[in-house]
Amino acid sequence: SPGLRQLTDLAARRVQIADKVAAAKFGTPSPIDDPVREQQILDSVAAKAPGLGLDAAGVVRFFRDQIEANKLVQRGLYARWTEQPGTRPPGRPDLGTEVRPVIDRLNTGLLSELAETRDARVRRSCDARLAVAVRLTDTRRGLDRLHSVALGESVRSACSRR
Ligand SMILES: O=C(O)C(=O)C[C@]1(C(=O)O)C=C[C@@H](O)C=C1
Repeated sequence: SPGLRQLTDLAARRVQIADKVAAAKFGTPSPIDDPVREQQILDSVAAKAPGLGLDAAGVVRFFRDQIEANKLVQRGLYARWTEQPGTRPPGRPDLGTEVRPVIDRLNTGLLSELAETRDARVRRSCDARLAVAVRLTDTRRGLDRLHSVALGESVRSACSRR
């Protein structure tokens, strides 16, 4: 289903940008976890949900998974960069001006795709269609195991069945 494919592709881009988030924080005092930023994201998407005809609790659950998947990638990369210093990123992007604005746009896109795919996501076929979309996105984006696992986790609550 093309609808779920778009949603899945945006989720993949969000787990891929975790590379830039990790590069921005690695070797700095900024921790991977930023509960204040997380709450801002969750409050913002919850506030926009009703206007899009979406259940706020479901939207919050979906974005919690997006954030957890992002952290999974960041932690995986930290481990990789610690064990293999040769794989460390060469530069340090600025989180506030270069990385978070991209995440904000991805969040907006994901929210509107949740609205676009509402019907597809309540169908009984959703799990199977989502699995196909995830495999396709994996292949098209050439995700490694870390990012592929994170993508799967990030969309695990996308099928709502209500
Ligand atoms: O913006 C950050 O600092 C991130 O690490 C990204 C992100 C997210 O996925 O949006 C993930 C973990 C943080 O706790 C907050 C937000």
